[in-house]
Amino acid sequence: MMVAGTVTVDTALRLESVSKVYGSGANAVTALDGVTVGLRRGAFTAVMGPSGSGKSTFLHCAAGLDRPTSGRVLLGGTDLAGMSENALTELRRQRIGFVFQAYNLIPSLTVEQNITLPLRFAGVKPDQGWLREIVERVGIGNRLGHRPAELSGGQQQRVAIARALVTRPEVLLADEPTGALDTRTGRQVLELLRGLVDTVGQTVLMVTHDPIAASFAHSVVFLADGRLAGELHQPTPNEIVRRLTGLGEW
Ligand SMILES: Nc1ncnc2c1ncn2[C@@H]1O[C@H](COP(=O)(O)OP(=O)(O)OP(=O)(O)O)[C@@H](O)[C@H]1O
Repeated sequence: MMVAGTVTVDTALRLESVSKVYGSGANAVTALDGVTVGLRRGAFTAVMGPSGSGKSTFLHCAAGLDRPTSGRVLLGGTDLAGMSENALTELRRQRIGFVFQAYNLIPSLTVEQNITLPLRFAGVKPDQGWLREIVERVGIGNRLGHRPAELSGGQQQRVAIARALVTRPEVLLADEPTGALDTRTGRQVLELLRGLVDTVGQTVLMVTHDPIAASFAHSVVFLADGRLAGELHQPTPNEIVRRLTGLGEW
């Protein structure tokens, strides 16, 4: 029997009572304070909150880049606590995809080489069928031989998304993925992310300051002072702005 609140096959990633304290004594800063959030498999979740509310810390703990002071993080059935640094690096490489505001592509490599780099690190041969599918899906199939500098910002972010997908990660973590893009290009990238969720069932977690970006998600989780401060489902930009206003952000 399934008990409410336990990890089920439908939960891709779960943070349980996660707290993170940086520093100690008089310098201690509580960045996260008992946060419990579960990401449903195949859902698009946004994390928002005022500056300093703990969004980056949340993402870093979720990704195993940072270790909680207390509480635990579960990726699928795997508890990240107690894993060695090497094991965490391996887990990130194989099971999590990352997209950042800065595209972080390697300038000397072609688009195709950039996309397949995570596989090369893992010593795995690219699955040509999957590679073709993702480059077509992100719309850069005709630019595979180009270098990043020959692409627009939006195209570079598409390459970064393809690179993040190449290992078929259980969760795609995006940190302000449209922060460096103009409104129109940013919207196209968000439509792409939402499309990946709706068509291939990719689980996506995105941190953003932008209510319009967050409105592409199925749900928005709000943080304030390191604590969970509410959640909106099928959010509209106006509802998100109203909620953020209540948190003192706008
Ligand atoms: N390495 C660190 N050492 C000390 N304090 C830290 C560290 N990282 C974050 N903090 C503090 O933890 C709190 C939460 O920071 P965090 O970066 O997670 O917030 P955020 O919501 O992502 O902010 P922003 O929107 O401004 O990027 C802040 O008070 C911050 O100063």
